[in-house]
Amino acid sequence: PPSPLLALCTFLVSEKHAGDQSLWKPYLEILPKAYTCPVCLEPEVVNLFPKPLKAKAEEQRAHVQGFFSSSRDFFSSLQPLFSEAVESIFSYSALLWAWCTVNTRAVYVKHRQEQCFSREPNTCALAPYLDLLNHSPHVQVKAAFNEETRCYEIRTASGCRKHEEVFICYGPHDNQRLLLEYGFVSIQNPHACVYVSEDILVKYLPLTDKQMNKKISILKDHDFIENLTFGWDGPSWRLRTALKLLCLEAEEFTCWKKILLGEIISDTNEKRSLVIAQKICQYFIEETNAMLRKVSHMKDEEVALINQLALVETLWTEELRILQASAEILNSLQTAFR
Ligand SMILES: C[S@@+](CC[C@H](N)C(=O)[O-])C[C@H]1O[C@@H](n2cnc3c(N)ncnc32)[C@H](O)[C@@H]1O
Repeated sequence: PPSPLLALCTFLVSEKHAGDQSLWKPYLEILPKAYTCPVCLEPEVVNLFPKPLKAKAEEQRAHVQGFFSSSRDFFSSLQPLFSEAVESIFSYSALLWAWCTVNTRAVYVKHRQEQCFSREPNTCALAPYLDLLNHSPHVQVKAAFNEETRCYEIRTASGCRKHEEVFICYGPHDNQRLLLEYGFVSIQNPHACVYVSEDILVKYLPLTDKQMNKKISILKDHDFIENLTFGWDGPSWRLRTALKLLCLEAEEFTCWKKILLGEIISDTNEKRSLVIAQKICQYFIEETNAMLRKVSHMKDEEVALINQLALVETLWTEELRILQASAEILNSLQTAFR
């Protein structure tokens, strides 16, 4: 049997195909004709993404392609319902549109398992009208299906002035996640951050450190090698902790547990880790400026891609602002040690 997601996508494609005959025509007409999720962007634009996002965007593309290939037999089984060939109705572009519609608009509703579906979680529902609400990271809402009223209810804890747009919050997502899942970037997003990968983490540490491999495996064992970030308020606690551990002198090495518990080992360790954080931050600022120059150049050359490139440009511009804020914070933290 089809998965609940495949059933929903099939419903969208076949109702869209029905055109004027569809009961859902008014809803289908207000849906976007195209999407800006990474799976819909040109590969040369995805190539300009920050590395972690690029990897996730490629995973997303492979996932949707796999979803299409594995659904073909099911689409063929629907042939008796259509006069035209199902291959032309349930094409890759039609399924991609439906997948993006569900991914960017569906709400979470727990349904019971249905015999007619496979055992994948049945938690997506499309809610016309509700799905017109845009995201703001600055509002607080409570949203859920109320079993008593049989209504999906959204209650806001933030005020909204008369005639102003009402926003909801899709979650405390950073900009890379918003772009991956919803195809947009939020300006001055308090949850936005710049990710530091393992190779950059060790880039400015001495190659001569004999304990480096051991330190890296400690970080890995204690789940401190991922989600290391710079944010609006400087390097995250996780990033600072990982750097303090990597900066331990040979004679301090036995103190690594204390570092993971948030203790200060020595002024030298604090100072060294801040210097490395500043170097990493400067490296990112240079890389980000280089990417912004590249995107700007491509905007002149590839006029047809201007909207896609503008999206990437906004992402890098926000990352640059975060890094500049982090660099200032690191400067003031370092002066405390001078
Ligand atoms: C649930 S729909 C919201 C309604 C949407 N504007 C529409 O009717 O197409 C989610 C989509 O709206 C857009 N969106 C939501 N919040 C946004 C924001 N703050 N800035 C830009 N686009 C936003 C994104 O394209 C996202 O995938």
